[in-house]
Amino acid sequence: MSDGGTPADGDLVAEDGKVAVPPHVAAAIRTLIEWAGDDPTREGLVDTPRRVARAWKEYCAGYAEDPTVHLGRVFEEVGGYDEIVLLKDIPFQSHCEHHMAPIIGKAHIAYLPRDHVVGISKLARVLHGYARRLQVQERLTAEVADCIWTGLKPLGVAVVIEASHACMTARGVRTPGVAMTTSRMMGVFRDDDRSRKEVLSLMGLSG
Ligand SMILES: Nc1nc2c(ncn2[C@@H]2O[C@H](COP(=O)(O)OP(=O)(O)OP(=O)(O)O)[C@@H](O)[C@H]2O)c(=O)[nH]1
Ligand SMILES: [Zn+2]
Repeated sequence: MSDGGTPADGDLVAEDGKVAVPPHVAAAIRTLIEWAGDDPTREGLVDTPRRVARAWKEYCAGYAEDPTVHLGRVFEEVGGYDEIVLLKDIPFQSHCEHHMAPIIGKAHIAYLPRDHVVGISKLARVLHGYARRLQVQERLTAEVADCIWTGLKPLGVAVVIEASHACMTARGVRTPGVAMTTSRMMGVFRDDDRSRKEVLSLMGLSG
């Protein structure tokens, strides 16, 4: 995955070895700086359009990947394990598609395996693959859950995301300290109350 400064396949490379920023992209950021009220030609801001462009490549690195590939390698020898697998409190950052402002939060991702499991880091990789795009929290939640559902074909998937939106805290209604919670329950976690309560309790949430 591109980190914004390091070129990935298909990126043009600049003289400094980092991702080349096309002139029209830098010009757009200069226009924004001017519109915000500052002088884009002053010394401290001269390199800012390039930095901002590369930063956005990094924030949006998820567009350059298909998160489903992370679920390609599975393990079947797990001693007959047939209970819930949960990765809890995964920190992530995304950006809202309305204001391109940060969404900062944590996700809990659980599944009930059918006959195989996946390396646990892959659940976080799937999350970041979708988070590093312009998002609404509802779609991010659904995309992560759907990806695990189709990729692993488990008996159940539960994804809960709790996040704070800078477009609500730093601007607009300016209400700090609020968090949005979204969830997507599939399979047994949707159909069976006991399973749903169990997974929510493992997540530290009341069912
Ligand atoms: N449902 C949902 N809303 C979001 C998310 N991120 C930002 N928003 C909201 O998107 C809405 C956009 O509303 P608009 O009225 O079009 O934009 P706005 O005038 O900037 O709205 P304010 O933020 O209220 O100033 C706002 O209410 C945001 O709080 C998200 O992930 N999910
Ligand atoms: Zn927003």
